Amino acid sequence: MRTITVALGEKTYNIEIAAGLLDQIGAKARVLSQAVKAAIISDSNVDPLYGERLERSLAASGFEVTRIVFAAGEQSKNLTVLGQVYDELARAGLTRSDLILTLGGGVPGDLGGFAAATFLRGIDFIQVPTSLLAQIDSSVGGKVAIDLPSGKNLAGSFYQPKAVFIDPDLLKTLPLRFLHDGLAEAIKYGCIRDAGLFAQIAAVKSDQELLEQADSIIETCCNIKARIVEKDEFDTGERMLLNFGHTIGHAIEKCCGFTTYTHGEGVGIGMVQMTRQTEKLGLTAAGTAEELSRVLKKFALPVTAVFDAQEILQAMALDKKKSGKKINLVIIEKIGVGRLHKIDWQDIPAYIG
Ligand SMILES: NC(=O)c1ccc[n+]([C@@H]2O[C@H](COP(=O)([O-])OP(=O)(O)OC[C@H]3O[C@@H](n4cnc5c(N)ncnc54)[C@H](O)[C@@H]3O)[C@@H](O)[C@H]2O)c1
Ligand SMILES: O=C(O)C(=O)C[C@@H](O)[C@H](O)[C@H](O)COP(=O)(O)O
Ligand SMILES: [Zn+2]
Repeated sequence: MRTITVALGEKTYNIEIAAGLLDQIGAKARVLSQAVKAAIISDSNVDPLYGERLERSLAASGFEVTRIVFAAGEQSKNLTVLGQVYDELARAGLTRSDLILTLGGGVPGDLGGFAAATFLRGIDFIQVPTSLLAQIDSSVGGKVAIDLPSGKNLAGSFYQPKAVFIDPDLLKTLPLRFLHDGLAEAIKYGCIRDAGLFAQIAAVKSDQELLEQADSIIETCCNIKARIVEKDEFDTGERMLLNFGHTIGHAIEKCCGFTTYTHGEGVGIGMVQMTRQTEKLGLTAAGTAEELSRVLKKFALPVTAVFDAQEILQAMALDKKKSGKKINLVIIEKIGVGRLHKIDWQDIPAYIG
């Protein structure tokens, strides 16, 4: 068992990482919560795999369990599905002292976490991430949200979980596309903060080896994110570094109607495109974009996409790193060194190519 603490005063919580952890969550949740009822929010792929095991573990610790399931995929991360989840929480009779557990990837984690942040004006929740992306990124740090037709994560909150329980064994059923999708976010951490992590991923020779190194990659990424969130919980400065590749990546996801590219795929395209441009602007060491592109392609991640520049610009205009007529862009000086670069919005075309 590895434990990483996210120290945020009264909101301090632990990230626990251990194989076989899923069956211990009921007892661990009971230490954290005297709730009578517990609602598991999951999706149509993950619930059939792990929902019953988690329910059994919770029931054995005295929770009255409800399971709420929505259709898997980014296209469920919206107001309609959120409304359906609210209705099911109400029908289950959850009260403010009860508990929500999000079981799944970043979509149940974000949507279910936002439901926890807003149902009855907020009830406790626990993240049980099951995709690599969720285990290394979305389950940590308290960003919860849904997408709007206008763009990514445009309705949401900062709402910290009571705990994050990570069982790397659950990655064994994750489709390869989403194992690679999550790796894009790990490569992001390497780009902005940890050249050693980037080199570790670059040296991985197979998907089997990737799964064997998952524990170490998860622990490294969660540590990086925990330290950044402790310094800037509400994303006003250093935490924006975690958004490297997202200004373009989110716009790509939105322009595709949240289909075509997964989140990690969009982020990978965004990281390469931004770095290609900042190399041209002399802000990034020559060859960095090529090195980044090589590693992404090694894991079948796309590095380019064809889009109408005006459409992308319009989608980027809702980036939450914008402030008035300026925007904070995340660039990398070289692998391992991320920097915030505040520019006038009118100058943005030079950064997207
Ligand atoms: N809140 C944050 O800090 C944060 C950080 C990064 C990404 N995100 C968000 O996370 C979302 C992407 O997350 P994701 O890539 O996990 O998407 P996802 O939740 O859609 O999961 C990807 C796919 O894998 C399936 N799946 C998940 N775990 C599985 C398992 N163990 N076995 C079999 N199938 C499994 C899901 O059903 C889905 O089909 C995006 O909406 C993104 O905006 C949020
Ligand atoms: O936790 C953060 O901060 C991040 O930026 C992590 C990102 O990987 C994640 O995609 C996040 O949801 C994007 O945040 P947003 O504020 O751009 O919606
Ligand atoms: Zn992301």
